[in-house]
Amino acid sequence: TSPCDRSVPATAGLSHDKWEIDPQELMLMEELGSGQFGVVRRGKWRGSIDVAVKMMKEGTMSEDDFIEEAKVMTKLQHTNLVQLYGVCSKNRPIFIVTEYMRHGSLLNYLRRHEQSLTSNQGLLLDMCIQIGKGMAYLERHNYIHRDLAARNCLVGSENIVKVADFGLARYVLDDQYTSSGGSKFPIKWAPPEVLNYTRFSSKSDVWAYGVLMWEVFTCGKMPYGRLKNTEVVEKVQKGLILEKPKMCYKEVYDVMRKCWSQLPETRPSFRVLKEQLVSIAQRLL
Ligand SMILES: CNC(=O)Nc1cc(-c2cccc(-n3cnc4cc(C(C)(C)C)ccc4c3=O)c2C)cn(C)c1=O
Repeated sequence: TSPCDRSVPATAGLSHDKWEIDPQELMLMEELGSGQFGVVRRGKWRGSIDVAVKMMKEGTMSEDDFIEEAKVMTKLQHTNLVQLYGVCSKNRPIFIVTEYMRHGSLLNYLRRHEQSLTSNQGLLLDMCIQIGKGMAYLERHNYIHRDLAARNCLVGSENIVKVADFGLARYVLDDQYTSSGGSKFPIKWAPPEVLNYTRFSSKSDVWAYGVLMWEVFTCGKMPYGRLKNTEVVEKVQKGLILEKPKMCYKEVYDVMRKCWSQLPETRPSFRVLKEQLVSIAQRLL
């Protein structure tokens, strides 16, 4: 092109989309399980970096919207957030490449280690604090998770816990998951304003965080036990809240209860929650 040719900007093609990963730099290994979007496999990126690769099953996700959002998500970086490294979006199925967490989901970890964890309230409180830090970071960036729960947190080495799949709920195409009447909607982690108007906010994440704290201090029990979703909706709207877990300090339960205020504006922010839990940990441990 001649220098005065204005049709093609001089930088065209030079801007490597840093969120785009070359699939040839990935080596896929064992299957880790399958989630809302299909199979997830362990892998190596550029020969040495441990990654998890979500291989998006066709029709499970609104892919173009997600690929646009991926540019924002790769910028969200915090020790307590599972890092999105990038996407392989040039062919189908698209791959979502994230950091790898060697101990898998927090829910399974709590259930598998119940014996050793029941006597270790300090560790349980520390897990809640770590998640609180990750969520306070998302709150600062006006980023809503929409499906915070122990099943959506992951455990790494040295008892590191991180929040995973934040914001992905917006791209799920399965309306059994997205509509509050659907069989896969996370009713037991949803506050009244989400049950009634699907009004998500950082304060609805705070409600879910309270339920997540209850999951941690019960080592992975199912909230509201065997109650059906319809019964939970009725009781939550009447103000019923989860009972104090047996091995949970009263001060910690008081923090959970604040997360379950009926009105979103009376719930504490993650910034305040994190400070309250850290000061309890310093006093009690
Ligand atoms: C032994 N180590 C490991 O197994 N490590 C890991 C397992 C998984 C893994 C494996 C299978 C399925 C899922 N999974 C589960 N729930 C999901 C829920 C959603 C929403 C939208 C419903 C929230 C989206 C995606 C998923 C999803 O991919 C995950 C996170 C991901 N990562 C990063 C690991 O380090």
